[in-house]
Amino acid sequence: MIRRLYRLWPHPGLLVQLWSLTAALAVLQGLLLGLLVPILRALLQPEPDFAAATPWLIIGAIGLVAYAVLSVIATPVGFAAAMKLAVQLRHHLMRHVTTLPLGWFTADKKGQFSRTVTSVAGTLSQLTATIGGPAITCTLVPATIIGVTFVVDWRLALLLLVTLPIALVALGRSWRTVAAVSDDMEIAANEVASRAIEFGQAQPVLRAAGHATTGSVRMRDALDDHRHRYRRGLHRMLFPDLSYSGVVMAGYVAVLVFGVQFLLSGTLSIPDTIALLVLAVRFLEPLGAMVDHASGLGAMDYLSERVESVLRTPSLPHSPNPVRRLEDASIEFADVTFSYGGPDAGEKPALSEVSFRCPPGTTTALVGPSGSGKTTVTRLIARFFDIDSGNVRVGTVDVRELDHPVLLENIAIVFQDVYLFDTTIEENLRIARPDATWEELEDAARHARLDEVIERLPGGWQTRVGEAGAQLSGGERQRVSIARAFLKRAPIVLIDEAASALDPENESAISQAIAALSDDPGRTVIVIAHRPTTLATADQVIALDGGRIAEIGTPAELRDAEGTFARLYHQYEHARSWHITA
Ligand SMILES: Nc1ncnc2c1ncn2[C@@H]1O[C@H](COP(=O)(O)OP(=O)(O)OP(=O)(O)O)[C@@H](O)[C@H]1O
Repeated sequence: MIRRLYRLWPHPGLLVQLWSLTAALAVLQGLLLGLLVPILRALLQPEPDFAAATPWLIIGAIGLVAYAVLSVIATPVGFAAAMKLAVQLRHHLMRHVTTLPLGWFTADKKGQFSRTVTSVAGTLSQLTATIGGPAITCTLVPATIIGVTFVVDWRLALLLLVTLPIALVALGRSWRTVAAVSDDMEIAANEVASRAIEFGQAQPVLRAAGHATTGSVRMRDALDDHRHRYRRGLHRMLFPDLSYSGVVMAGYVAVLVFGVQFLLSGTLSIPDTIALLVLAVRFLEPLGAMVDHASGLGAMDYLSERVESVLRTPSLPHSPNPVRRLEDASIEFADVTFSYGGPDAGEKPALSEVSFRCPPGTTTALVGPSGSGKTTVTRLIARFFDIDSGNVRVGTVDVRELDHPVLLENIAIVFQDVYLFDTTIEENLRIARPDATWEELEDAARHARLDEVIERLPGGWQTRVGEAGAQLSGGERQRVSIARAFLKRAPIVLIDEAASALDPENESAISQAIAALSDDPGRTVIVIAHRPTTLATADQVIALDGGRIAEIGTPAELRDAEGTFARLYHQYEHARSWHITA
């Protein structure tokens, strides 16, 4: 456990400080108790020898003062440590997450990460500071007492020595059970949380179906399961707890029986027997107290595993001598094969042997049926994932050789599902370039046709867009994203055009904004196109099907070829006319 905690805190100075203090206190406690032996030997005689007892009493008094001072220091150090450890652990997690492939950030992983950074890191740090100390005390005090007992009577010392590992094994079992039970409970709690969210979101449907008060069956099942697992967990923890307490009690009875036996047989003096029985109580007491900490230790074990599982995720490999400059804004795929599960997953690749080139300053439209690999192409250009074989080159350099921040600086991405922060429009745009001037902001907004939206908003540029941009429509959010791309002035722009039907105003604004991005000869644009207007203006069209390139050519060439592109083009045209006349 200590090794694991060491791994979690890369600069464990604070842990060392905290634990050294606790260890010093524990050893001091054991030694102070050991002073009972010479003191009782000197005083428990027919003629008490005060002169012989005095030096030990003085040493004991000094030891007690030192113990009191260290205890006073340890309390605030413990409190401050819990907070500092949480901050350090959170920074460590955040630093690691920034090195992970962007493809790691699925909805699941985002949820897991947010829980790990908030509650898991906080509770683990708290437990490390509060339970780690007593756990050291509970181990070191008995260990010191064994040492002292060896000096007085090796037979009783051996008895204590045998009790210690048996008690620790029983304790280990107890806390492993706690960890397993916590795991089980977490699964049930997550299920309840997911069902509760679903229950909230499904309210309109439930009400329409007349089940608003009875709730959804899935929610009730999740709550039943949670209750069931909780009860089962309590039963599972009962036996290990009892077996640990049993070992501790048996150890105490054995010391008592053998101590009295040695006294009666004359091999142990009265003062030594009294001192050793007191020591035996203090030996077993902290061991007994460990059971109170077992659930905390079990939880620490479980929480450390949760943090480690994030930290174990391999970072995006980086080249030892990364290239920091792009030659130009070209994009090239050479025989690229890629599977989301990796080359050994045995799944059908999302892209197979894909090769194409986008010369600098051109616009390429990606088309193809759903699942054909269009989004995957854009993700690989931005190196969200590493490919299985082939090369993805940006600016003539393989993306694996490029410095990753430099690659991302050169690319602007307009997602279909745009994420906006719950802050003002201005701040949402400034994410693309924090030091942009007002002229640059206004320019970008005008090009993206966002200025019309801003004019309509009550607070103009300072209007807050709400959680995840909920105050804006899908088309308006995409205009913010396009404005960010203009503001960033990246030479490469990747666009996932909104596939859903937009109102005519947003539709024409977005088409014009994309056309403006494409018109700039300094930009290379790859657009996942869903509208005939976007397709018509592209320099090159790549039609994908089942992860392979089905056709490649200019829009005019492919329209005449009567292949995949022509079929999709006619479908888009048809859908559009249907949408307009409907
Ligand atoms: N994160 C992922 N993990 C595993 N498989 C994925 C992931 N994303 C996409 N896929 C799979 O990869 C294949 C290509 O998906 P991709 O999203 O690139 O297609 P697309 O042409 O963009 O589809 P759409 O038009 O529906 O967005 C599909 O079979 C899809 O199920």
